[in-house]
Amino acid sequence: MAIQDIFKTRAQSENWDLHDAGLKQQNETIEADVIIVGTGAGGGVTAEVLSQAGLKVVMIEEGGLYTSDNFNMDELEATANMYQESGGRSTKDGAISIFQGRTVGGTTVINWTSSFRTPPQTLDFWQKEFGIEDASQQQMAPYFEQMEQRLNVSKWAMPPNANNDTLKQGCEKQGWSWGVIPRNVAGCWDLGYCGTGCPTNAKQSMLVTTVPEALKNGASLYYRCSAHKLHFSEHKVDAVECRALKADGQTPTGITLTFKAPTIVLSGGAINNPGLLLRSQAPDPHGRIGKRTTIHPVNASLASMAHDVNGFYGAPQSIYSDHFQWQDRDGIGYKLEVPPLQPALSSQILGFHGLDLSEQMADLPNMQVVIALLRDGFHEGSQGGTVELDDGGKPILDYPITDYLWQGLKHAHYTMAEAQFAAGAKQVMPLHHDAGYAKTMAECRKMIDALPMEKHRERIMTAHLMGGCAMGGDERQSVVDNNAKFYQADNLYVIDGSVFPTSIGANPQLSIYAMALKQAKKLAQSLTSA
Ligand SMILES: Cc1cc2nc3c(=O)[nH]c(=O)nc-3n(C[C@H](O)[C@H](O)[C@H](O)COP(=O)(O)OP(=O)(O)OC[C@H]3O[C@@H](n4cnc5c(N)ncnc54)[C@H](O)[C@@H]3O)c2cc1C
Repeated sequence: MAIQDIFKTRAQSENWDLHDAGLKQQNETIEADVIIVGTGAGGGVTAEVLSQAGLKVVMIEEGGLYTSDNFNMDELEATANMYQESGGRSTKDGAISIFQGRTVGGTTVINWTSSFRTPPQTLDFWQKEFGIEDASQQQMAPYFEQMEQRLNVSKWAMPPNANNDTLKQGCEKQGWSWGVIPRNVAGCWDLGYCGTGCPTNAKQSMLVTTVPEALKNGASLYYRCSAHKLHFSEHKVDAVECRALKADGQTPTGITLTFKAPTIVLSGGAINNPGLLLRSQAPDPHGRIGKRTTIHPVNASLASMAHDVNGFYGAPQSIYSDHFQWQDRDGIGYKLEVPPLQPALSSQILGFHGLDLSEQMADLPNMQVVIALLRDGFHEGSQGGTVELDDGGKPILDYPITDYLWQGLKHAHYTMAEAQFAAGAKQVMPLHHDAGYAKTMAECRKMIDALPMEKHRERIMTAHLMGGCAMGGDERQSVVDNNAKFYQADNLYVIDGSVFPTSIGANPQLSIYAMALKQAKKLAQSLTSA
């Protein structure tokens, strides 16, 4: 049975205003009430709220328009089309692989649907350390509730797949706390290919929710349209200069589209927003743009199980453990989860090459992987990284891995292996260049003890990019104020994951939706009552 492409069907019947900038033959100037750069978690919610308030919104997206008709579960095609730098983004020294989206709907189109509220400890920390106002657990609750309803968030009711179940078994045997992950899906088929775009439209990404609603409300969408420069004059942004991109999504066609509006919102996400501000030589008297970019550094442990795991099928993430997240111990906290194990992603996670890789991949059906997501930004030993521009004007993240982080990564290796052995793993391998399989926990512990915790030996990755345009009450420490307004311009706002002053300590999408809803509502009110 063919599945209806919701986006295309609605676009036609509701006569949406869609523009492939790559097809434009001449330079154009476009005017609106509000320009929003980026259509992901922050941009989608903001577009919906502002268009509902009757404002003429134009959404700009550098990625292409890929919809369920394109989502054929082909990892290589999806990664090339819908990930930043076609999946090849990394930190400046190449030590950490970065997965981030670049498509209409942003990273929400290719994410794995885990939907956690911001932990109360994180909200408390922001209020105390950064002067973030009106963001207590109680004050944020209505925004979380509204977004949970809007995106159909609920705990995954199906049994976890064997990959997730191993984490659950391991936690139970170890006496560690664990929980079932809430997901933003409606009528999910449990396919497991969320990372390549949901072929059944079940994932409630921005592509099938807020972006369509904004278009129905009269917003316009320009895709393959990369905001290259903001033009500043007298405490204001006058125009957003954009480059139209060819179908490859990378090469400029030579056409320039200029967008003008009394209000500009940046929702390009972490790394990208600071990049745009730096390219534009935005005023930055305190040198804060791009600072405190946090990432939840992730390391992983591989287990070979005696039974089939088939971690490429089923909801990618349905079990988590916060047992090591907030406990009072000397060292960084981390969340335990599992990743989906489709072949291309698995080979990236494993990090092997050539014959080694092919030998490991032969065991794919029996493979189980646990990941630890470290909570950076809360301690003087983990202040995040800094975004800078490379010679071509592309943003690049310089992220120092401190002793504090190395210790956390090592600690996580012990606990991940303990969980896997407790769940019955035949053998376990910490994902590190110098590690091999260990058959017992004692053997594994000895191996981890000896592992050199060094760049390019330890396998580190991230899919959670936060900060770089930090929000806060003190202009000397922050980029935007408590209303998400850029401190150094009167009509520029930043609404997305780049405003968080630390990492979340949980997968970030729901934190972004709720904070965006709060900020966009305030902005709508101020613009419509002016
Ligand atoms: C593989 C993967 C799995 C994930 N799984 C989960 C999960 O299960 N749960 C969870 O909570 N989080 C998950 N995340 C992370 C989550 O999806 C992101 O944190 C969130 O979408 C970020 O929202 P954002 O609005 O800050 O940016 P994004 O959603 O990334 O949106 C930014 C958009 O702006 C566009 N853009 C950037 N710069 C420009 C420019 N100059 N001009 C025009 N357009 C521009 C980008 O192309 C992009 O489409 C996952 C991420 C990945 C990569």
